[in-house]
Amino acid sequence: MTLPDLPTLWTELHGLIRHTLATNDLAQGGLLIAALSAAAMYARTLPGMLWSRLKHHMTLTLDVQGDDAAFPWLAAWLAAQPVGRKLSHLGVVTRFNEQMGGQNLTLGTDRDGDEINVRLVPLSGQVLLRYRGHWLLARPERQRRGQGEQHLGYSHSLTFRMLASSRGIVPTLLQEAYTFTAGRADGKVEIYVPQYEGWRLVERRPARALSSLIYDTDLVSGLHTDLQAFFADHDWYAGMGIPYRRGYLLHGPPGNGKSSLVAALAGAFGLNVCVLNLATPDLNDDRLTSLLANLPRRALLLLEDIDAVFLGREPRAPTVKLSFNGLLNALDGVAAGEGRVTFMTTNDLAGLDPALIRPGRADRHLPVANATQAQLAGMLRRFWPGWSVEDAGQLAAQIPDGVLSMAQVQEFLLERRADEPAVRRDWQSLRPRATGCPTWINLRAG
Ligand SMILES: Nc1ncnc2c1ncn2[C@@H]1O[C@H](COP(=O)(O)OP(=O)(O)OP(=O)(O)O)[C@@H](O)[C@H]1O
Repeated sequence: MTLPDLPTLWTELHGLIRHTLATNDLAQGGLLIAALSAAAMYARTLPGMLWSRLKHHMTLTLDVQGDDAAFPWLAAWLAAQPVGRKLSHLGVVTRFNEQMGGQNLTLGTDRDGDEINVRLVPLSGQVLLRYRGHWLLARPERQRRGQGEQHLGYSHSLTFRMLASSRGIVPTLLQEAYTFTAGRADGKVEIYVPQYEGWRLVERRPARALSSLIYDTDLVSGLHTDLQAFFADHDWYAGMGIPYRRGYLLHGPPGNGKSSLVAALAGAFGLNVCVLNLATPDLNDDRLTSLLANLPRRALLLLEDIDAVFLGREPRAPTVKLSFNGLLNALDGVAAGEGRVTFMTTNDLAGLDPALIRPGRADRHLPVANATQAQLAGMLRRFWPGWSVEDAGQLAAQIPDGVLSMAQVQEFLLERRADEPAVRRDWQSLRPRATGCPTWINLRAG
């Protein structure tokens, strides 16, 4: 038997279908229902399709995650808009920074007469506002992090959807939000801490005057001059092919102003500070590399207590995920950023591996020791500016050099700030803390 060719087969099939449809009512009905269902389905999806086409061509969406530097600018800008106050899902925060925006409430004053403030900040919801002739739908959102029982706090995001076909509106909005917060940031130092692979703003504090830190060496002026030269030397570094980075190691007993000095220097140069403690949980080689690659612009990096994680090259605890080589690579890596200034602090210089603090990583090693008598006198006169140099000097001379931390003296004076006679009366009772100063014990024993 020979098989029919394709055109013949199609003609026969076509004829059969036509015949069936013409003579069979059931087939006619079935076809009609199928056609109608297809049309209904299409009609149902039509509005959705049209809407998504319209959205695609007529709207712009701007998404900002909470850990991005632009988030606080936009959040503060939104909170300051009249409609921003209409967001009805609010959070109460008592620890806030100015950039958070939101409505401030003063509840009263505490024992010291300082105001107790809380702030209401929008957490979620959506508002429609008019911005430069465009409609803008703003939606703050808060998502719970962690699964099931595991609760790792919340992450925040902000979405702006706008009816605009041109992208020109986005840079304008960003610029406005930035200027809005930067204008208010004048004279403040922003403190960032790690969050995932990036940095989270935790505080904006007034810049501390360098002159409020009391040393009897040229530590402050020396550092200021060195940094000034570094910031002016970009082309020189480039010409020499030397990585444009500067590192400082501040070492000495706790409480003598290492961290305060870094914050004050940041303020003096209009910079911010990113504080990283190497003992941060879950810090591994990859995360450290990302953190250094993602440093916010114009920020000093402060690596606090670098002795806390490694003794020499060995991890101090089995839980440490960072490797010593990973740390060195992150500090040196190309991703670690040009123009970076790093301050490392430690209370235990002897416990550090020389590789970590060699020039290139820590170009200058600066001791920040316990208080000398000159510093003690300086501190006394800062609290009691009316005291003569001789008066303060006499009191200071009762305590040997290098036995008290400046933090301890500050605490002592703070407790007696309304009771000047108590300072003279109790001065002799000032003793170093048990763990603090072996020197004192030696001196007394001698
Ligand atoms: N040289 C100083 N002049 C004025 N105040 C000081 C000085 N040193 C420390 N203080 C005060 O002591 C407090 C603690 O200082 P800071 O935290 O900067 O010390 P630190 O050396 O970084 O301590 P740690 O090693 O524990 O981190 C601050 O409130 C600061 O005002």
